[in-house]
Amino acid sequence: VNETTRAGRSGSISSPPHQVVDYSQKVDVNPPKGTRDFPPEEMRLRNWLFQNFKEVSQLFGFEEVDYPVLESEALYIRKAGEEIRDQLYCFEDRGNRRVALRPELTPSLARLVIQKGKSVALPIKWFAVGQCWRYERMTRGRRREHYQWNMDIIGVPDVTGEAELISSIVTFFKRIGITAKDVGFKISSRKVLQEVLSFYSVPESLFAKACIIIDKMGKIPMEEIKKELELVELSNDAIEDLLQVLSIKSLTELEEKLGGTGEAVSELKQLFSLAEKFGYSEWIQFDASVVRGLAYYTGIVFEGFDREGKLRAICGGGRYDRLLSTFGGDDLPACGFGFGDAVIIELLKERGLLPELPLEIENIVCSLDPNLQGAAAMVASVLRGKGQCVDLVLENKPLKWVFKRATRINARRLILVGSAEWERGMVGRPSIPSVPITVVSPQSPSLPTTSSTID
Ligand SMILES: OCc1cccc(Br)n1
Repeated sequence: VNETTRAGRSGSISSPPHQVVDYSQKVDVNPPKGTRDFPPEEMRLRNWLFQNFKEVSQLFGFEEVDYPVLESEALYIRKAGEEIRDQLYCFEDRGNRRVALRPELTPSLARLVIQKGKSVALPIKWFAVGQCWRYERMTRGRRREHYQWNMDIIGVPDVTGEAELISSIVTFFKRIGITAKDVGFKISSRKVLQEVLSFYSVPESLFAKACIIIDKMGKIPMEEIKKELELVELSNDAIEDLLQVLSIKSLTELEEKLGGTGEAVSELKQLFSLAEKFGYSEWIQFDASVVRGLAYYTGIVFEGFDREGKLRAICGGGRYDRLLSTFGGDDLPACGFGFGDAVIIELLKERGLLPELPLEIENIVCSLDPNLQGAAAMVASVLRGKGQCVDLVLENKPLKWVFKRATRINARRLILVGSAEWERGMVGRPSIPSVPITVVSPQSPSLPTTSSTID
């Protein structure tokens, strides 16, 4: 069936790529708005960051997974008024399917867990590092993509799950030089809100919407918050009481307000007790105003923040025990977090903690005679066969150029394959102050694998 027929039957089709490109107009060499290139230096920093994400995840016994960056739009169509829904990067593909660039990874995880069903043993402990997208009006100049590290535990109903996840993030922070003086975690539970709303007989169906509105506290004027809460049928008494509870900053005060028999207080007390055993009490604080902006959280929620208050949330997560059933699966207890790749880099810059990650190539090999390019290739292959990294000079270049390149790539050794030397053995050449030189010849029984300076 061709596109035309489909258009006739089902309305619009996605527009085919432009057939004619006007090459007189220079192509815009910048990446699309809100997106980034990763040239080598930035890529080394990104790899360093992701390597730390992965090593911590594996230290905690998590397995790596990944999902398509393109998912069915249906995974993200939730009716709670989330920002993530308003900014969905969605379109209709050429098969008339509604698809979206994933704005987060958790729904993909839920989809895969349902797909795997009983074939995966519980508890599931999976991690992923994946690019996520949002289509935000560029007037705010914010990015439209970022990479997110996620760790999720499926099948553990106790707050030991959340305690383990927070421990993994603390471990990550410590690895990159961030301390509890730089960063903390605000911790609360949506069950706090639930207990207040149920006291005012607010129907369960409005719970998620109320959470999304409350998450805007501090981002929009309080009067607007109250108006939006009134729109979801909260009485003035309920709103006033809710806002008072949300200002509570201690578990003792929360217990005085809610009583000590509810799940919210008992789970939070258990989490703070576990934090002491894990050894990260100095990193966490109770803060009832934390609700997070995703509709599916059902219990403990937490977010990492910079104590100087200059940056947006560094990471966030919580419990989401009823996400699977929203996709038609059987519910399983679940908790997880998302950790973006941008704010953490801003924080490291602020604290002067960005790592030095220079390009380092062990060897640069160069033939001094065009007829010895093959010999130089042989030398490079032998070294590479020994696991040595080699930059092979591929053209007939003057030595000055070679020395300059050797210095630029931080070569630990410059190997010159010269005709006279190749025939007769080894003679030295003045070494570049910072780059030892080794000259090899066919008589060399085996190429030196340790650098030596020859005068
Ligand atoms: O923080 C939410 C989010 C989702 C996708 C892309 C970007 Br940038 N930010």
